[in-house]
Amino acid sequence: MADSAQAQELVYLVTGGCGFLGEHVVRMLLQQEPRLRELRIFDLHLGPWLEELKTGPVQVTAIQGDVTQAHEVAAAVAGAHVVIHTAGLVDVFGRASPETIHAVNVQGTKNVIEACVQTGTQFLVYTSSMEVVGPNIKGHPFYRGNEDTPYEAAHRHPYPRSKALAEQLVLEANGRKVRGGQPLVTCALRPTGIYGEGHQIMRDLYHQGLRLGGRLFRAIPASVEHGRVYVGNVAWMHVLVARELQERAALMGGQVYFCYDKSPYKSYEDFNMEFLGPCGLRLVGTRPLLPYWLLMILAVLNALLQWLLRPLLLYAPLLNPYTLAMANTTFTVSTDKAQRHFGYEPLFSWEESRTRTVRWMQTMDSSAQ
Ligand SMILES: NC(=O)C1=CN([C@@H]2O[C@H](COP(=O)(O)OP(=O)(O)OC[C@H]3O[C@@H](n4cnc5c(N)ncnc54)[C@H](O)[C@@H]3O)[C@@H](O)[C@H]2O)C=CC1
Ligand SMILES: C[C@@H](CO)CCC[C@@H](C)[C@H]1CC[C@H]2[C@@H]3[C@H](O)CC4=CC(=O)CC[C@]4(C)[C@H]3CC[C@]12C
Repeated sequence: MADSAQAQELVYLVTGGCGFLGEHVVRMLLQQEPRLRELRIFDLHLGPWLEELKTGPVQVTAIQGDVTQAHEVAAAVAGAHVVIHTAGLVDVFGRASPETIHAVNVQGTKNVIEACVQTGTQFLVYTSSMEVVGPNIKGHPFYRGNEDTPYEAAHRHPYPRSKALAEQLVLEANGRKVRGGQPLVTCALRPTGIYGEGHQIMRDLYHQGLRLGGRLFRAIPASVEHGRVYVGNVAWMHVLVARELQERAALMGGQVYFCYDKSPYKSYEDFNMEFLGPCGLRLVGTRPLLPYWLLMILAVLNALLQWLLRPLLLYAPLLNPYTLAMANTTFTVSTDKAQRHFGYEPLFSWEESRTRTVRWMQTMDSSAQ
């Protein structure tokens, strides 16, 4: 909890503070930001776990609201020193319409920027995504790339398109004068695929494995590498950026940083087995059991079924042409920009990240029985 020796003067707002990443950011701020006076948590759906935070030394204010509603955002932002904008619609499965994804991710971000300008909030940290860069649907590998690596980013899918537009808005807003005359200082963090306690896809894969008799079947070649990042380290980087942005505005303002740690590069499926394995699941096959062309046909059939069934029910399986292309394209990041600019080092080692994630999965396992 906050060190009472330092003056508690700052007000932070975390949008999307009840999501997978947002909850970790909220908890990390309470542990690692001794200057916090008030922590505002803004989300469409507030979690019951917020109640336990309200008994600590920092004033925790839960605000149920919608980022697409400019007046709700402005009311939440007014008086905050720093905004960490993690709220977003993460959907690559066709659950939401492209219009809704745009409204939440792009218009929502516009509303956050305008609220900072109107109310005089000077520091804005935006959770972007590696998807702003790629993988692209042409399957070009991004191998150990950094923030300056050239890559053909062609966004056809609504989610990466929306994240790219929102990131651009945030970066362009750097330097705008906010109420009171100070310049707005913004910065965007691009996590790769996040894992850790609370990861919904990991939960779904675990249950899918149980239904299949403790097995999952390899669909992606082991040679296709993904860089993944532990949620605790993503949260830590947000907290550090928010702090250092106030000290190093000239260097960090308007910059993007990949969110990385020392998690090993592996295929999406092999990486997941680091956690699903200790929970008793097994990945069958050293090579994909089905050829790629057959998987693509299944993915296209899933997309077709989704479209046909839409008037009756929501059919949104994991496999569709976009997720197949994602899973099947190498995308690994290797950079030290965050280390150079603001001294970032992962707070959790790979071993610790794995242990924490496995422990969470095992708790889920025993509570399901
Ligand atoms: N999960 C991942 O692997 C990655 C996520 N990101 C980004 O990180 C951020 C957080 O993602 P997750 O925690 O994974 O997603 P999540 O879905 O768990 O959390 C998003 C939160 O935003 C809230 N939200 C959604 N629409 C809202 C609205 N209209 N108004 C207010 N709140 C709203 C949701 O209720 C939820 O609590 C997103 O911006 C996402 O694009 C970036 C890279 C990777
Ligand atoms: C074909 C299946 C066989 O097992 C595997 C399907 C896996 C996919 C569901 C995932 C593969 C890559 C993931 C995405 C990637 O990690 C980058 C992301 C960044 C974000 O900002 C949001 C989440 C995601 C799009 C992530 C979503 C799930 C995958 C597509």
